Amino acid sequence: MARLAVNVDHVATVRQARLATEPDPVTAAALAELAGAQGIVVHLREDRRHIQDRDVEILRRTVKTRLNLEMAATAEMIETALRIKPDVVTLVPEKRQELTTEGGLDVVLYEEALAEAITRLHQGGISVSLFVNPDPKHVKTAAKIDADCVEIHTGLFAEAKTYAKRQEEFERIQDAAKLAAKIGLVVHAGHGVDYRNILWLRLIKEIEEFSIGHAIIARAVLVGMERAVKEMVALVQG
Ligand SMILES: CC(=O)[C@@H](O)[C@H](O)COP(=O)(O)O
Ligand SMILES: NCC(=O)COP(=O)(O)O
Repeated sequence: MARLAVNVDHVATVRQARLATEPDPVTAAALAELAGAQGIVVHLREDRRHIQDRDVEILRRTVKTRLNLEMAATAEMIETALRIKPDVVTLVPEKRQELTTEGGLDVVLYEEALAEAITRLHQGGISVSLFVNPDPKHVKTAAKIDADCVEIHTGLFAEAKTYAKRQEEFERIQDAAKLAAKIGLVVHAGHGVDYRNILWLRLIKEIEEFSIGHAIIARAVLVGMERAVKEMVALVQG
């Protein structure tokens, strides 16, 4: 049965809107775990627009499940990860101007730099996942450079405006997940996953973990964290 990892970035987005101390993503993470989340995800962006270094440091001490730190593969971020030691680092592409992550890593173009980042993180005892588009070339290269896991980017599927496009993107994700599992990678999936489209994605048995943030936090604002997480756990687990 797949696991649900809850991304609490957007609790920090509300806090940073006023540069205040509340709401606290650490409290949100604890509530998510109490409601059944099996992992907590945060994206420490270079511009620190939501999650701050202090949040990750405290989460490292309080998260009882698994802490997955999403970050760019820069020297600064690698030093931060080696100091904080999350259970998993997910390397993601990052652009200052973007509203959210716009695609997967170009694992083929940046093969050498990513291989070096993976080696350094492994030396620090940290497992490494690469956030990739559902593209066989990128999945195979991830395995070649010794990534432990790929997180398949589900954004195009989530944004599909027609049934045909959604079906096409679903099949790309399914094929990529099967290939990744076959060549020994752990398979995660995420981006834009919500309470409706999870009904499709949960059919892909190779996906071991769903990383879901915006949809859960948006619902939690209205119905509370416990209910929002419990409902998603029930959907993920079918
Ligand atoms: C990697 C990914 O798909 C998302 O987790 C994204 O990186 C989250 O970052 P934001 O919360 O800033 O959109
Ligand atoms: N890696 C995906 C993630 O953490 C959450 O993405 P989203 O659900 O906020 O789009």
